[in-house]
Amino acid sequence: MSAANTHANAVELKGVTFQRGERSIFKDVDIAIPRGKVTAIMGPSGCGKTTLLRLIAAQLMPARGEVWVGGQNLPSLSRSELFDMRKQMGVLFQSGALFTDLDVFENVAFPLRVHTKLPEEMIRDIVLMKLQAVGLRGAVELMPDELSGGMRRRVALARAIALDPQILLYDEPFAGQDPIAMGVLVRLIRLLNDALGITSIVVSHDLAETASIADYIYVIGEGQVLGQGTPAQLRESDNPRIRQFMTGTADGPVPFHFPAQAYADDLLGGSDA
Ligand SMILES: Nc1ncnc2c1ncn2[C@@H]1O[C@H](COP(=O)(O)OP(=O)(O)OP(=O)(O)O)[C@@H](O)[C@H]1O
Repeated sequence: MSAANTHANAVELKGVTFQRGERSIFKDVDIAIPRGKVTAIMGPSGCGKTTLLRLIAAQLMPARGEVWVGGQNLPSLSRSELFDMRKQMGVLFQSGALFTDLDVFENVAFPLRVHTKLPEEMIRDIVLMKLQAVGLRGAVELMPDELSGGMRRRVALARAIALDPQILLYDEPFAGQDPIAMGVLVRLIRLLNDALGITSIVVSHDLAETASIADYIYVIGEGQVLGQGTPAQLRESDNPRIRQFMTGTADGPVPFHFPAQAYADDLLGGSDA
């Protein structure tokens, strides 16, 4: 591993293998995420996109391989080093709901209270600044159940940037959003990336929205990187798997059906039953 590589890239996976029980999710995967850019991870449902984010966020460890974040190989870090590393990453997971019994202010203040000993006036200023960045300073006193789905996601985003992370991880940020809320989130991701000089990694199914803001896209599937490039390069790709993905065709080299025994056998109760 050369130090020069880790400086150019915010994140690098090298020869990463990850299994769930008997099932291999990644086989010897290499991925490089350039610093300061928006990189999208796309691919069919269940291919391991969320798993990839969790490996980068140090919530999961690979069976083999290296996961370099900010010049450090996560599997080689101690618990306290991992704790420090996680502070450099803002995470907007789909499941990362707001605390329903805390108002907007306290939701955004939460990581500051847990990870810093800043005085109350400074916490207040930071919270208001982060809410201003997502356009919700006026909602500071509201409770989560008084917000729309899109606003809730923006408050979660304000919380994710509270500690000024170097890397922001987004898991399906547009899922379940109406077109207007989706457009707001698309612009916010690009804006925050550029204004804060951070590295953004976006997992999404929404091809058009994601391609409109991504500098670079990885398409993963079958435990590997199926293709990579700028959105324009991927649109021009003659790789049938990439074409199937970019044109949204249901069946092709990537099959519609999850592997199963013959349909007739299943309907007849199995061949040996
Ligand atoms: N906690 C878990 N235990 C066992 N298997 C899991 C677990 N979490 C995920 N998996 C399996 O790992 C594989 C990859 O899951 P992952 O959620 O990373 O896929 P994904 O590409 O993000 O899917 P989607 O696009 O549908 O959200 C799937 O086959 C899933 O069933």
